[in-house]
Amino acid sequence: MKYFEANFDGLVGPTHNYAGLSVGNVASLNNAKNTSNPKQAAKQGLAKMKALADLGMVQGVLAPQERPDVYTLRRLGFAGTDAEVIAKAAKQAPAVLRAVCSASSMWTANAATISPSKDTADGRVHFTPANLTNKFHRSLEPETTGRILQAMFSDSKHFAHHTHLPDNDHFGDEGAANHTRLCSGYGEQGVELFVFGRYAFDYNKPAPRNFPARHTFEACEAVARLHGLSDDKVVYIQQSPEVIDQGVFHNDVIAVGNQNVLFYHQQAFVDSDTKLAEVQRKFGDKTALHLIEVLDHEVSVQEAIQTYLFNTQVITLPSGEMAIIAPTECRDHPRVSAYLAELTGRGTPIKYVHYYDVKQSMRNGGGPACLRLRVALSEAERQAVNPNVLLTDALFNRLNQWVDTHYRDQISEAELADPLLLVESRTALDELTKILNLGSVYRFQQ
Ligand SMILES: NCCC[C@H](NC(=O)CCC(=O)O)C(=O)O
Repeated sequence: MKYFEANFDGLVGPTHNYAGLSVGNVASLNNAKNTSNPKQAAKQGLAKMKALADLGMVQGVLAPQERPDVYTLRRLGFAGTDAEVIAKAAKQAPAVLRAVCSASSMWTANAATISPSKDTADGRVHFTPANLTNKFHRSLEPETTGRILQAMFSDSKHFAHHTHLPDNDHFGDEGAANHTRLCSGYGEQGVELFVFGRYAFDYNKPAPRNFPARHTFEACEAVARLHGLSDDKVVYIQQSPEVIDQGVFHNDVIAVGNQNVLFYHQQAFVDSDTKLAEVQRKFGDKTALHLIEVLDHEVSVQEAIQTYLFNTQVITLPSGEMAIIAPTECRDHPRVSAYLAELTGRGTPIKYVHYYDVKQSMRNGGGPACLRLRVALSEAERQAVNPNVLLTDALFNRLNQWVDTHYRDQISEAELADPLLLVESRTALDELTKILNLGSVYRFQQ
């Protein structure tokens, strides 16, 4: 049976904007209150999806969420018609309105954690939506994420869906952005690396001081239990509190892995040597694992944050060779582009680098890797995926037209209070659920 990895990219939603909502995420704060371009953002994302499909990858689309989230505003005491609810929130609680308008579900690396069927006790692919408790605007995502994932992977013979973990910082879960699977082939049992920022129930352990550690050890253990992973194929690694304090808010800003390659910065992990020895031991076949460590003097943590060198996708091409999918920020940085050029000639499986412009997303701290959720599948499992969410030339063209019809080409803070934005969003999403054959996944449709 053939196995491969599919990438499901977040389609950028119609309210994409820069609201400075993510303390600890340097780009989000630096671009607060800038004017965004939702149409361009969605098209940049679609262009990256198309490029991967053209490289021979299985590429899917994950639908955005309904924003502004007027249900949350009602829960917070704003009443009246939808337009009145938005107007009152804009006047009394503009920061809350900005949060419920965020298109942050585009970063689907945070949508869920996925364990492929080769790793799980019952032989099914397991999905747990991330609760994203640490940021209010992101904590609004998991229920709808769960519904969308179920509409895409509905066959319970192959797919098992869990409820997101309890909505509390103790079980803060940021999904696949902090999860890496290493394996000798997609059809082999892999080693799942769960990276966390702090221990929730033990204050004596190290933790960052300035910026939040969003993801806890206890959340990692819970997901591994839910997915039925075996202890000898799981490694829990703490992310260095010092790098979190410098702005590395997710592990995928400082490390990325694929198959037998782990590409990471020297400062990424606590007890790096011990933990990587455990990874090596659990991986088994010692000679096959490539641990590519980037040293401080090659690329500093600050340069990694500026360019998103590690927020790259490392993909296995149909030829078996690997390519790095990097943002143009890496190409435009002399030291980082020189590093990547040298890396492709070093005798590791990584042979190519391809650069894509995803600046609209980058300005909110989301690079190519943040925009995609990885799901390793067998051919039989792929046959069970909702076919309408898999990218073809026809779907790519249809989605570009859909964006042209429904999206604005700019949104500034004042426009978030425009009641028409909700109407436009709902009209767009209603049509999208038909294009992607998702059924009624949004509350306004129920
Ligand atoms: N994996 C990348 C996630 C980026 C995301 N940014 C944001 O939500 C910024 C939104 C804003 O500031 O408008 C975050 O920090 O979780």
